Amino acid sequence: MSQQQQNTDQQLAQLRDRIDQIDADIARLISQRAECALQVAEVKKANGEDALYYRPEREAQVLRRAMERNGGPLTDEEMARLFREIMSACLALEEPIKVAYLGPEGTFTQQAALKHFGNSAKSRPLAAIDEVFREVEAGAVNYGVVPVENSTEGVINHTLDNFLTSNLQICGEVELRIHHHLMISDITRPEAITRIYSHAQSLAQCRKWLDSHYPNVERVAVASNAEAAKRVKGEWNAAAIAGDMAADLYGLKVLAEKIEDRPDNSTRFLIIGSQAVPPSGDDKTSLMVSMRNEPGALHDLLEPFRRHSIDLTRVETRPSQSGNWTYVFFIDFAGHRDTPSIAEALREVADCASDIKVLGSYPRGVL
Ligand SMILES: O=C(O)C(=O)C[C@]1(C(=O)O)C=C[C@@H](O)C=C1
Repeated sequence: MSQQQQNTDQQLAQLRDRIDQIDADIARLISQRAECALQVAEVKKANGEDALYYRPEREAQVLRRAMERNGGPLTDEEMARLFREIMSACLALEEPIKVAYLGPEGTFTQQAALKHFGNSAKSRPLAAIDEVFREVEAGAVNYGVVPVENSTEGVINHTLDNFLTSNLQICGEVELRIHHHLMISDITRPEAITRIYSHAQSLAQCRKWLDSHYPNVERVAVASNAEAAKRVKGEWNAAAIAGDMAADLYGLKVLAEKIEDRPDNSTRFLIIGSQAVPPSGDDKTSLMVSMRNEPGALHDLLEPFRRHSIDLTRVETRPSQSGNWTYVFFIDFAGHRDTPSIAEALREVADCASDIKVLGSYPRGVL
């Protein structure tokens, strides 16, 4: 063995010893943290029947702190992701929480659920957004994850419409960068592709790329990207547009990566549940308001937000479903409903609205 090789081996052995020691320290500290979480659970249990184990505001604070104190070389996001998993495991010790998401397995909504709750939550795919709402309302699961808007394609009306009849609260939000890939199965002949499956929204998000690379290929809209991935398994002349999770789940080969027309393509998801979330220090509030159908009504509705310097992040209009030509406004703004100036603005809005429902105040998405 050369001298140089011996030096390399010696250096590696020393560094690995050091890593082993650090790992032992990390493991000991994680166990101590988990013991603390178990004690937290005891305190919560002693306080009453309806102990709330999952605390979105506290989780957001823990993750933000992990990012703030990070001095590298890992990125802030990587550091927060590690803490996300540690906290997920600690929460599972306190009480394994059940989360329903818009399935099937392999969809971006599953990815969002994992990103938000970590891998220790028990997650269950459901076939439709309405079902996710229903299962949370029935108490069959603790929380639900549903998509609400995409930066390219806009709002997901189905989710907003569910709030018209549901009493669930929004407990959190999570944003996901959406990367679409063109994928094929091991029997697909790339030169013979005549059909591309995907969800209608994903086909729309890749329209320009498809126009230039597969102008004459039939585009077939199916219920989800994961469903598209599943279909190409047995077809030699078809491809699917879907994300990484679907490619892994169905063992597909990625033919072209990141084919979305806009590189900043992202989707925002909501966490729905039945608890009101206390302030975390950086929160958003979602509101549903119906107005009398008169000139100036929208102006009256928005005026209190201006007067109290509240930053609106989104305003959507939907037909109310309770009468022709009456509308409901979905409004998101920065801040928590318990903040005095916001509480005052909400009172003023209530004075001029025919109906108002605060859908929830919740921590701004951290990861
Ligand atoms: O602080 C709490 O209430 C906890 O239960 C502890 C903890 C954590 O591991 O830090 C776990 C779950 C909660 O969702 C928030 C935080």
